[in-house]
Amino acid sequence: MPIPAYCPPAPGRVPLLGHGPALLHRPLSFFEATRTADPLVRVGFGPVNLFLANEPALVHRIQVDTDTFERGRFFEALAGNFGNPLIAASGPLHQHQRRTLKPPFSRRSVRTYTEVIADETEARVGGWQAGRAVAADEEISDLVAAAVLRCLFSTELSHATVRDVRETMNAISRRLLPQTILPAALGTIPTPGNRRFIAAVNRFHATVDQLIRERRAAPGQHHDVLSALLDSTHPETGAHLTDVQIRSEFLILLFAALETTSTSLSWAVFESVVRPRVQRRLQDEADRVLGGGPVTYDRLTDLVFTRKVIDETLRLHAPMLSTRRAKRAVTLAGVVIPKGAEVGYSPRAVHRAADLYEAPSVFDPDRAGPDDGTDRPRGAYFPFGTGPHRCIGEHLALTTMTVVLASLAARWDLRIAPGTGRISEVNSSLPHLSSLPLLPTSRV
Ligand code: HEM
Repeated sequence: MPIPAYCPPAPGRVPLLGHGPALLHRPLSFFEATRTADPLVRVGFGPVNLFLANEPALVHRIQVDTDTFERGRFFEALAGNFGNPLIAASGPLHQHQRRTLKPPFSRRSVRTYTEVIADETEARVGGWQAGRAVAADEEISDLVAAAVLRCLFSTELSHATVRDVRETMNAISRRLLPQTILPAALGTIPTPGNRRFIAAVNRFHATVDQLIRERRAAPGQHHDVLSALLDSTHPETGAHLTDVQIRSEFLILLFAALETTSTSLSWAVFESVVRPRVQRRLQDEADRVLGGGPVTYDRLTDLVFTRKVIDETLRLHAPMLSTRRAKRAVTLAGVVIPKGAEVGYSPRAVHRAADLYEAPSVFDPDRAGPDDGTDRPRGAYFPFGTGPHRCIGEHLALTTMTVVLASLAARWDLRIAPGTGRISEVNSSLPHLSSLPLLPTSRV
């Protein structure tokens, strides 16, 4: 019988506190440093002992092998914020809900959303004034939220409510990593921060409850997520979902959609704006493909360079951590992982690995992309995950990002607003920009 291999600790461990201080104080560099030459490293923080996979083949297996791995602590912490929706479950409950939700995310549905996304983009960026600085990250977040609410929930909310909704989502996201590490009771202590947070979540629930009530009262002819949820039944009881259950599914979908899409889009804009040559190529492509018209679904495939900018953005700016839990004892790279142990991988670390990518920290939209036939192994690039939990909103996200980026390129010449201080990368489960003040100059 082979002797089980030793699993070395990740760099940055200190006596007694383990990796906690590194994780809390410098998570970005911590996660990047976890990708050592070892296929698997151990990370210990608070009560959690996490086995982190470095080898792409292991990263891939953890995502696809649902007989061995289920949703773990990280996702449970997230789902707990939303009342544990079915889509966040594991096994048959998850599969049932995924099937229920599939139609409004299909390519056919996304085709019909393209006009809505182009419309919301125009409503926002068409209102910018030449020579007047805009907080582009906020504008992008608002327009993504408005577009997603219209596409998936056929809902048009006021600007103020849309902003409230997405700010609450941001607050949940900011709390996610500490929440996973620290005892849950800390979140209920009535500090001003916790009180503000709870009030925002309650406001948010009230908004969604109102939407559900209105739709029940006047169902109409919608083929959106809200209709799919109202028609769906619980896989175990066969009963229709209650309003509270629908709210829970609604909220997690909105969360999954907003923060990811708007953060990635802000990065894509930033990366192109600070590289005039990249911006110029985006503009040339937008001029050639769109010819002064709006972005339509059929034109998306011709926006080849725009898509390369997006693919490269998703490589460079990936989430810090994704985890699962071992349902049974399993051996990975010779290491025996006990049943119940947390297992994970850092998309950020893998996407920036020097043995997988040349000059990995450089933003290079011309590097070989996922479909360009490289010899990169499976599990080296997975911006939307893979396996049964692969992002259900992938096509919608890519469509939204392409429409917005191309529309911006067609209309505006952008640069960082003069006088802006340092723009930095902020720690979060999905790291984001500290700000994005841009100065637009008209191109049309
Ligand atoms: C750039 C934007 C996006 C990125 C980078 C992204 C990334 C991901 C990733 C990596 C996963 C897999 C997580 C795992 O394996 O643990 C995932 C799952 C998921 N995403 Fe996205 N996502 C994006 C946009 C969206 C949008 C627009 C929606 C729409 C609601 C969405 C809904 C979901 C849902 C529901 C899941 C869970 C799927 C399941 O477990 O079956 N995402 N996403």
